Amino acid sequence: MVRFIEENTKHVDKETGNKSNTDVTTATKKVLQDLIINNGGLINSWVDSMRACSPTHLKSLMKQSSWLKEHPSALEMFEEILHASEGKQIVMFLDYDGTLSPIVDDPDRAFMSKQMRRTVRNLANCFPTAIVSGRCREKVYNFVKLTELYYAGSHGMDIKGPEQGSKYEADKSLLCQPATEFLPMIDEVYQRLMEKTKSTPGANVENNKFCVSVHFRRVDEKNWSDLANQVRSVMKDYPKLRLTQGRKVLEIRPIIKWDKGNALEFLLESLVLACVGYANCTNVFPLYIGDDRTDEDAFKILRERRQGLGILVSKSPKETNASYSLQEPDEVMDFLQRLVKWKQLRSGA
Ligand SMILES: O=P(O)(O)OC[C@H]1O[C@H](O[C@H]2O[C@H](CO)[C@@H](O)[C@H](O)[C@H]2O)[C@H](O)[C@@H](O)[C@@H]1O
Repeated sequence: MVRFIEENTKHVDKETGNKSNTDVTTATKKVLQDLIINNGGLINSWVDSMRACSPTHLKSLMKQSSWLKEHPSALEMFEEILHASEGKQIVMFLDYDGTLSPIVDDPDRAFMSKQMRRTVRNLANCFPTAIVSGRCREKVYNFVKLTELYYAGSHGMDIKGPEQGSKYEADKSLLCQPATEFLPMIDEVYQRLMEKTKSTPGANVENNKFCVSVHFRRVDEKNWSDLANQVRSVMKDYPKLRLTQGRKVLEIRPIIKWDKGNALEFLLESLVLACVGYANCTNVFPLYIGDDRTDEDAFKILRERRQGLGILVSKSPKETNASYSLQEPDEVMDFLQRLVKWKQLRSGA
């Protein structure tokens, strides 16, 4: 176990490229020793999971090339993807962080480029387009700033249709908030987590309205088990909340069965029901692009429904239910631009 972690942990943040001075090997051993001494089964598994990031890194287990055979580049397989969508209405689902904007240290500075915004605007002019994010809806809207999109914030627990300017408007009043009863609890947990984690340098607690994110990207690895303990000590008082993980972030959310997969299904049904010209659900071809563990819920739904397909944004092999891959947001932009061009050529625009 220690060797596996040593082999897979570098002094450079693999996602942002930022260097850290942490002696990761020593820190890793210390965390493991602490956990063995404390016999902290639960915390142990949390920290293991924090280290593995998201989705599970298989770098040393599977070669890049064989992974790429199973999840080929969506750019290289562009024609094949179009062929699969033939005769169907493409509907686009886009995650935000790590998909439309590069991963950065400070969550408040995860801006998308002007070029990406222009691309997404053009995309939404060609296909119904939704942003599905772990962030609260207002926050992700403030980054994207496009009124013509559907937005599903808080991991899909806060869904709203386009404000204006969409050719594909389902229903102006479209709103789905399946976790409203948890709002006071989430606020309380947010306050408690802020207080509890302030002794951990670099920890950052983000209120995402229907869920809370505890970021550990800027926390020295030797303090990860402390942070996990702090989160655990708050969460134990809230059996109606559960923990999931994203990229260097612990996500605290209601225990209800509602995730990005449910949001995807809800939006598909709404689009069909709202008579935007699709005869039935099978005429719709959803394309979902995301980079994170939480996006796996949506990829899984697409596989189960045998409808549309998922594209994982990742530079390294990861366990995934997506069919195709793209390496980074720049490749996502290329892919979206090709879709727009193809659509414009077809409709003679
Ligand atoms: O579903 P998403 O749109 O991908 O949101 C998931 C989380 O994204 C944000 O955190 C991630 O991006 C940050 C900025 O690049 C990065 O610093 C952090 O380490 C990543 O986990 C967001 O801040 C979270 O609230 C979202 O839950």
